[in-house]
Amino acid sequence: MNQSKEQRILNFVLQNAVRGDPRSVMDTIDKYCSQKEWAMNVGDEKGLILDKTVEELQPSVALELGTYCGYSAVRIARLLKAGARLLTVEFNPEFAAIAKQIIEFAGVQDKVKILEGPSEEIIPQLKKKYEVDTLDFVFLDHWKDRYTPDTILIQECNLLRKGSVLLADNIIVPGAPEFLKYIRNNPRFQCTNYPSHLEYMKVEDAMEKAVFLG
Ligand SMILES: Nc1ncnc2c1ncn2[C@@H]1O[C@H](/C=C/CNC(=O)c2cc([N+](=O)[O-])cc(O)c2O)[C@@H](O)[C@H]1O
Ligand SMILES: [Mg+2]
Repeated sequence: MNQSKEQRILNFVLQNAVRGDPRSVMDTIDKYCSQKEWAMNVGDEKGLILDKTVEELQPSVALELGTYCGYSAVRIARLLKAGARLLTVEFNPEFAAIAKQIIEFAGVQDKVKILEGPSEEIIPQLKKKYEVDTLDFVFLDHWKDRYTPDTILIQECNLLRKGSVLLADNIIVPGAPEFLKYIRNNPRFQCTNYPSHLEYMKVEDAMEKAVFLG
């Protein structure tokens, strides 16, 4: 049975990155996906916007929707202070297994918990099953038509507090028009747009930051 692209990305990391070094894992994935096979990692340009948001916020509890291969989980976790944690949600078992190995290779596994399953099922379990009080940071990077329902669900589950930050990838490509309309017209969020480029391509993309006002 021939390998999947995600398996090839994992193998390239295992053979070329430095174990325990998150930066080398990120650079190795970016190298593979810009030179060999494109893949939907947030990448190094939009990754900088993600870095700055996380560094500024210093979240204690972060949630990521759409782990994929774990690139952004490594990116976020490497910046978390001692005791802080990232919960990352992925419903594709093959991707979750690959992400687990990439996260472990990078040496950030103590800060990351992969929650396998659909976000719509996991989000309502965060308080009781995963001992979350409120979320300081949410990175949305899963199917784009899930951004709005999951943002509404997160609010319904009382998971946000004054100052919680949402950061959404792919505002232009593939685009999340319905989410943009929802979040920008919602008086409980203060939105900021960050123009950038699609990972590994000379194509315009953007990220949207939304601060919950309580
Ligand atoms: N409800 C849910 N619960 C749990 N896991 C879920 C989920 N919905 C999707 N996922 C997972 O999240 C990832 C999907 C990402 C979609 N991104 C994309 O489609 C995407 C596409 C392009 N692009 O085409 O240029 C560029 C990008 O940066 C992108 O993020 C996959 O790993 C998928 O299994
Ligand atoms: Mg994305």
